[in-house]
Amino acid sequence: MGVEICVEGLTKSFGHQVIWQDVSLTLPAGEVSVMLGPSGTGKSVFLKTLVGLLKPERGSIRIAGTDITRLREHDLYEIRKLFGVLFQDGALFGSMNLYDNIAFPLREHTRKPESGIRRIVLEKMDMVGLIGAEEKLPGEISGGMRKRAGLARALVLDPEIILFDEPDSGLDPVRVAYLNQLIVDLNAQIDATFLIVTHDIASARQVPDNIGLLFRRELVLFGPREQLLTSDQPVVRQFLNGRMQGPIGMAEEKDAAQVEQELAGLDDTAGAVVTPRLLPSPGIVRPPRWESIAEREGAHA
Ligand SMILES: Nc1ncnc2c1ncn2[C@@H]1O[C@H](COP(=O)(O)OP(=O)(O)OP(=O)(O)O)[C@@H](O)[C@H]1O
Repeated sequence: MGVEICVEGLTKSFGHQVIWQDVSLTLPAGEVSVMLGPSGTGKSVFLKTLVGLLKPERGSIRIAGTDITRLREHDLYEIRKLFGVLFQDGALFGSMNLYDNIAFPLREHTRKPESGIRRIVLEKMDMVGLIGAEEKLPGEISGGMRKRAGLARALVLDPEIILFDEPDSGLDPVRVAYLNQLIVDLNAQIDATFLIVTHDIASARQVPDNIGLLFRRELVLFGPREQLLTSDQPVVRQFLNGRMQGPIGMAEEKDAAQVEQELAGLDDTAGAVVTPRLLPSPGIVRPPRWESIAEREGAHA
């Protein structure tokens, strides 16, 4: 059913460079959340901190009741088994075919016989639409297929939480649409807690239950999708509308007077629409939470 992740007062720095500070949010069990933010605001660092690959200076991350920031390496290893991670490029081993890549975590972390491994690998390959591609090498397939292979590998240990680092990067809009549908379908099927880092606003609008935005070392907002999509905060509107006018600059932070001048005369509520939610494909049995989602969607229709 997925587990809740409760982050409180989290701060991460490298030397004197504060990446973000005092970040607090709850990723509800079984729900899909998206984290947005301009480049370099520390979204990938956030994902790595959640899996315990990076240590925060302050704050807590409670997963299934345990604060993982206080765990020793051995106990962290156990907690990490709750996670599946889809890295940007799929992070596949180039010399192994897809079957062996996807079987890898099972061979490393379990003592299952090859017959059991085969059943699981083929089941996950089927879930992501890769049946028939078992013998292919990562270099022989498209970027979209590599992402799906990375996803199948993230699924083999039946994770409670799946982290996606820019799953749509480098894909054409049609492949992104297929991948989004796959993410929504998988979430309905396995009911794990999903966190997706993305720059793709169209995906952020229609896939998640919740959206957060990191900016200037802070979590500006985190909450139900509708809350962010209809927010009138200038940084949120600028990001969602992908425009230059607003607090987000090219590299340097803009000063307040310049931002005020840019925003004067702009209709800052433009585009504050709640796009319909992407639903699981027909035939997929939806977990009970979809009833309340359908109600919420109805209220916004
Ligand atoms: N291991 C590290 N040591 C020092 N600095 C790091 C390390 N990892 C990340 N950083 C710095 O942390 C900042 C945030 O990086 P991160 O990759 O998390 O940003 P991001 O929001 O994911 O960016 P993008 O959207 O471009 O992928 C960057 O300035 C980066 O240089």
